[in-house]
Amino acid sequence: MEKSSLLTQSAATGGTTLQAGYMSGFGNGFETEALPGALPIGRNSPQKCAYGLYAEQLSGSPFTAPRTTNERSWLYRIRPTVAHWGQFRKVDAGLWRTAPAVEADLPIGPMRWDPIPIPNEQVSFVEGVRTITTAGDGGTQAGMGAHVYLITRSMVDEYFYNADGEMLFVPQQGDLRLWTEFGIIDIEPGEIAVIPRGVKIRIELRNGPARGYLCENYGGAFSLPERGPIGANCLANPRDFLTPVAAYEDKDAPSRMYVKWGGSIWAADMEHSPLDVVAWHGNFAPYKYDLRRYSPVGPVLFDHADPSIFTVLTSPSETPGTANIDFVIFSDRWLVAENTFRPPWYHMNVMSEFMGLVYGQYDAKPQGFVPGGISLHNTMLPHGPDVEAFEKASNVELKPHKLEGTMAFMFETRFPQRVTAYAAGSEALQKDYGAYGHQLKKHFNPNQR
Ligand SMILES: O=C(O)Cc1cc(O)ccc1O
Ligand SMILES: [Fe+2]
Repeated sequence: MEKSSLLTQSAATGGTTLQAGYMSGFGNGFETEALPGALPIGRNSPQKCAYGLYAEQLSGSPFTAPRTTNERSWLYRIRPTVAHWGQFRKVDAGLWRTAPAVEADLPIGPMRWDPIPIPNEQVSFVEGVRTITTAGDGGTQAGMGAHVYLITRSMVDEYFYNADGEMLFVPQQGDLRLWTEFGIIDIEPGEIAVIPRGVKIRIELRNGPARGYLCENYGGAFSLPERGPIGANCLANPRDFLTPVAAYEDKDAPSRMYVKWGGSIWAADMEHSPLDVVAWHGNFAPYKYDLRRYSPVGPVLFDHADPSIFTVLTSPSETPGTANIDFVIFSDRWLVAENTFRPPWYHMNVMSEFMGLVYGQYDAKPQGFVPGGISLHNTMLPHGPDVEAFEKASNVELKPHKLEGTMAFMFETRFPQRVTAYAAGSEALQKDYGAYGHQLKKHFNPNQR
């Protein structure tokens, strides 16, 4: 296994610049150390750890979970987490909500939003999360929160972890540096990052204000979907997932720790950085993935397949095949199907569909669904291509056609999604979207086949 070759001086005290460095693979048993010999060999808990470090286990699954879903890592750190622990007080959660959040009537109809504007005020990640929908129940570890994040300032001596769920970041504008306990992850629009439940982070801007989507997964950890008859390759390939090598801060400074726990946000003051993990090993760790590496597989002769063929990651529920959340993308691909209406079909779905657009155009909705925007097609509510997409796709010459420069995605959950009061009252809500179906004309003529 690759060992960290990162510089090990503290970013704060040393003046040495830390860089992101990664190990490849999905769910591997990784091991990495930022100081030589920091990782104990052949055991987890030596009587004394090298360099005076503390050993700490972070359990992402029950101890007894089957091997395929068992997740834990061992962290060798300057102070154990309990030593960072201060006097916590509940702070204003802003517009971050957790299921169940019954604030507005469950809408019976499609909903769509323009991009939520990035504010002029200074907002860090913790202050800049705007919940759009919630589904399931955070307390029973089922469902999700679907959010937009807006960031105009980096976190300085501020740290955060989420006990309520793992976090899937989908940047839409602006690059982010995620300083995590496990190392540094840099992401840009077109990439995603997953921060497991309980992993401490600090988020910095890299090139101006940032906006993106955030899926807070209360349920089973995201995993790669089965490929079935597709075989051993294509879709998201494990080697394209990147987990950071160990990097730590040895920093004593007045700091603040925020924790999202039980649907509330808590804060405590402390005197040092908690990103003090010098070495770690295990399979419970953050990762990033470049969505442009996704290799789509689709219909090569006729018909439009179900969108599940484009699943990047799936959060399983206890019912096989019924995902807590599927993260699905609609990225560049060739459309070649003959005698086929090529865009998504009209349909009603027991799963509910939250969609976003990172860049480009989405083929079912060429107008009105813009980068940074959001659409919601809830449980068993009808939807499909708008009139422009229908007319075009019904009449176009069916040559091979490449959809290019596009990246839409869907958080699809088994649970109905509740819209927050914020999203229902937002100026970004498109008031007339619910009526797009009315523009579809009647074409029926019993005398003409
Ligand atoms: O509603 C949508 O746009 C998402 C979607 C895409 C697709 O290709 C098939 C079904 C589906 O729900
Ligand atoms: Fe759909």
